[in-house]
Amino acid sequence: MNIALIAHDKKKNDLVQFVTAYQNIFSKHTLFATGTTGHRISEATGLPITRFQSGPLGGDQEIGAMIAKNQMDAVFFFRDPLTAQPHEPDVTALVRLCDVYSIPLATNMGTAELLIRGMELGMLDWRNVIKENGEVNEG
Ligand SMILES: O=C(CO)COP(=O)(O)O
Repeated sequence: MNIALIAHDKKKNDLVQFVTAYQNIFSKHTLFATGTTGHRISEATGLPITRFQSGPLGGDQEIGAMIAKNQMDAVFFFRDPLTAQPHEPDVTALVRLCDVYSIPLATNMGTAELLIRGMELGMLDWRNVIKENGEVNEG
């Protein structure tokens, strides 16, 4: 499965700790991340991660493009609800695309726990069926 990892600055430590804790599961998947988040996680875990631009420079939109092309299976996006982001429209667009394509999106640690454990139990295997059938959302 293709997994996106994104965290706003004040949530980066949380995401690094989360991925470190579940490293054995994340290592079975193909990881993508926005620039700084990806750097922090690969530094801490050694996991291979394809890094896009930093979020404010377009990284959220690059991940959104993968979602629109049916190439992303799950998104872990630890958002900071207490700090205004200069690229708020990009953040909103990414969350919206997850909803358009029914891509599981964890925006906090509580949901992230459920999502990663569910993935390990095979609860996201329906994504393989959708990808094999080449299904696209007709809007
Ligand atoms: O801003 C972000 C997501 O909106 C994250 O970007 P960075 O990982 O480059 O800090």
